[in-house]
Amino acid sequence: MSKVVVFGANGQLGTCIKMLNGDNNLIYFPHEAEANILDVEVLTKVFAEQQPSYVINCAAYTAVDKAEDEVELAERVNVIGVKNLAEQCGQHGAVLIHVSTDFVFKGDVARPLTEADKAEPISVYGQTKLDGEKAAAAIEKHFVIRTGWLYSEHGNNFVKTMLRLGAERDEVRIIADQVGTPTYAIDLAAFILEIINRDSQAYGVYHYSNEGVTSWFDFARAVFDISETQVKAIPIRTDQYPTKATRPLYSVMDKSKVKETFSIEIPYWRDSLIKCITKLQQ
Ligand SMILES: NC(=O)C1=CN([C@@H]2O[C@H](COP(=O)(O)OP(=O)(O)OC[C@H]3O[C@@H](n4cnc5c(N)ncnc54)[C@H](OP(=O)(O)O)[C@@H]3O)[C@@H](O)[C@H]2O)C=CC1
Ligand SMILES: Cc1cn([C@H]2C[C@H](O)[C@@H](COP(=O)(O)OP(=O)(O)O[C@H]3O[C@@H](C)C(=O)[C@@H](O)[C@H]3O)O2)c(=O)[nH]c1=O
Repeated sequence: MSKVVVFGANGQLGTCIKMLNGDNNLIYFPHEAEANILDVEVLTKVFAEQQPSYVINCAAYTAVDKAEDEVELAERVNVIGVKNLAEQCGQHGAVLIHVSTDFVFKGDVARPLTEADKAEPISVYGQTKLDGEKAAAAIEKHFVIRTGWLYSEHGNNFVKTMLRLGAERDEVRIIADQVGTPTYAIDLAAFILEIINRDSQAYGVYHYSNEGVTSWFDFARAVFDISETQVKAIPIRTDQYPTKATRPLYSVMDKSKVKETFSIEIPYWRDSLIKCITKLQQ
């Protein structure tokens, strides 16, 4: 396997890559002092020392609501940070695998969205992620992988929040009119490593989530059912759960391109959710 450097290695997706990697020393996870994608001097040193063939960028500003107030910080991490990595990759001939989001879409079209559909973000987070995609695409050797509703046994995510709230409360109110597809971060991590294993040169933008369609409410119900959590789940409308950022009502992604290009099968979201909850309960 080629030499790989992973940025954002301590976040949810980065940790999943670490877990799958085991003790393969071809993947380098920069330690704290080397990890800031805004520090060009440090990046220059890491690239010079590691000479990576691939860089996976899992680093991001992901606090969707907070981003509405911390616009500058979100822009720096999600745009300037990606630009810094793309420039280094360009200079070293490395491939940049960058992760983006279904939140680049407006969410007003109720059919699965393809890579050719217009991205029109409705939140600061979504806009910064779209601008970050453009920064990654400034170099030829790039993969931009849009994913959505990431969860796993690592880091913070909706599944872990629901397990916590389900244990603490008698009832949980969850939005039922926002529709998308959850993605088990372990499945995404495995796909990213597969791109590298194959040394694919089919650069470009790809949609990758798990298979199927659900709402946050149905997702939460599945979490409660699978984990046998005794809590009342109450479906509510978006306007009954005010948040600082506006989220897309429909952000299901069409995955034909990724499935055809890489001849892969993608797990159904509920099957992966069972795997995750089983691990969490071990
Ligand atoms: N989580 C989700 O539901 C979804 C995520 N995505 C995308 O997937 C990718 C991975 O997300 P996920 O793992 O869940 O996110 P996390 O928030 O778990 O991880 C992001 C990591 O980036 C780090 N980071 C922040 N700023 C910098 C910086 N300047 N330099 C280096 N590292 C930095 C964070 O560190 P610290 O915590 O110390 O700030 C954190 O460890 C992101 O690109 C995200 O936009 C897409 C769709 C859904
Ligand atoms: C905690 C909670 C959330 N919700 C709603 C709010 C929101 O619409 C939805 C999900 O809330 P969260 O804050 O957990 O997730 P959120 O941060 O909105 O998730 C998004 O994160 C970014 C990083 C992405 O890229 C997206 O793909 C998506 O995964 O569930 C409820 O209805 N009830 C609740 O008790």
